Amino acid sequence: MSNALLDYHDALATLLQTHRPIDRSETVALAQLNGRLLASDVPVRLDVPAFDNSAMDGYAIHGDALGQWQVVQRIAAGDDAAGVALQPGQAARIFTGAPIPAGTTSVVMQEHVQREADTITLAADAQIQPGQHIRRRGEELRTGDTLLRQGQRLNPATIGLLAIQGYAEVPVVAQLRVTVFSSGNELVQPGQPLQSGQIYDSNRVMLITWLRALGFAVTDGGALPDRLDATRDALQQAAQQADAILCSGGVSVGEEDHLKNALTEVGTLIQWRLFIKPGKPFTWGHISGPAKDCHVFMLPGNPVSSLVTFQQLALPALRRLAGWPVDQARPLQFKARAGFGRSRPEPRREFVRVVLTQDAQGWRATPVARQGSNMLSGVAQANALAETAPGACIAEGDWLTVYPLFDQLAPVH
Ligand SMILES: Nc1nc2c(c(=O)[nH]1)N[C@H]1C(S)=C(S)[C@@H](COP(=O)(O)OP(=O)(O)OC[C@H]3O[C@@H](n4cnc5c(N)ncnc54)[C@H](O)[C@@H]3O)O[C@H]1N2
Ligand code: MOO
Repeated sequence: MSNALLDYHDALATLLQTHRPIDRSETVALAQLNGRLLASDVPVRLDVPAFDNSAMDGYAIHGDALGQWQVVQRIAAGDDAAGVALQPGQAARIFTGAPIPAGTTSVVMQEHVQREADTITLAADAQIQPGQHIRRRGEELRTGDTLLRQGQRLNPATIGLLAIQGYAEVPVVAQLRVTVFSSGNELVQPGQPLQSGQIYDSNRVMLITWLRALGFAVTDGGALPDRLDATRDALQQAAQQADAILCSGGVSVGEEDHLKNALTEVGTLIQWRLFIKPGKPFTWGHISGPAKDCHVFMLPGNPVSSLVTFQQLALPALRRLAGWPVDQARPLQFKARAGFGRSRPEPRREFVRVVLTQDAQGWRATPVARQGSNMLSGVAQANALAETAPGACIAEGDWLTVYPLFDQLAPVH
């Protein structure tokens, strides 16, 4: 373990590099696929279009230069045109998506012809490009090509594409199993009476609801007491089932802070403390089992410290474990102008809770009033974190990197 306070960007790079996708897949039905990651390549198994068909409502004609045709057939979408063949001078009434009969040279839109009885005549101002308005078999997708690649995150469009190919289910990366603990003798669950010195546990429900919204399979591990033996046993037991453990509190330097020692006894502590504000005591490591490693992320107990280190550090690592490519697993970020100045520099890299607003100059980041790492009410007013470099003075209008809060509430898998 290193005792040096790591910079945020070094920590993030290490987390992204050292957390590799789990090697478990499951087959999931079409309607439940949103946000899931494909576990293998999916081939094109039907040409698209599967047959030549009309792109317009109008007439399939034989003989583009004729100017007049006899309508001998009517073919709607869903009809079978296999037995139909147009002779020169003949036409078939046809509709968008309907199969093109043999002998067709072009399709003419119905707006471009006059029809009298069974004769159609091309309008004087209309022209025909040979082969127009025919969607050819296989022009979009060809059987045997790759439809979607392993690792692709599915969205409504790609789920629609799977349906086009008739897939009712596909193999995807299994949901990551995360067990969430809070810790501290002072914690009481909302709904229970508070005794003197106690507070309500906010971190656990915050992290559980967030993880569930992102598509992780979450187990509520409960609140750990401030006791080394109980903490150690709980971590060890959770590690048998879970791919990752996320806990908050008890990672600072006080003698009631047992989480690090518990991890050291049952696993490996990789890093303790980062040079960031808030969230300095952020810790990670792992517990090795016979079949798999369980990755452990320990967030500082102050609610805002927990929230910031979850979004900026633990979540990117969890997304890597869930199969996301490195570049997608990073927190979403862009540039905004500082809507504030700072002449007394903060030594640590800071994630200031801000409101992002848009004006004629673009995005502007203005800090919310309550910046304490214990003050979740400040976050309730904010929609982003603005990063300030260690020791930097800031002038109004400077460019800052900002990270939207809860940026990717779309499921992870
Ligand atoms: N002597 C020092 N003291 C502290 C340092 C330090 O470097 N030297 N670091 C401070 C910083 S920075 C932070 S952040 C906190 C983090 O401490 P822990 O992770 O050990 O967290 P706790 O001591 O257990 O709790 C801190 C604070 O948060 C409250 N808390 C904890 N869990 C929850 C929860 N689930 N829901 C709501 N609130 C929670 C807890 O009651 C404390 O008030 O350490 C500083 N101290
Ligand atoms: O790192 Mo602590 O989160 O400054 O309060």
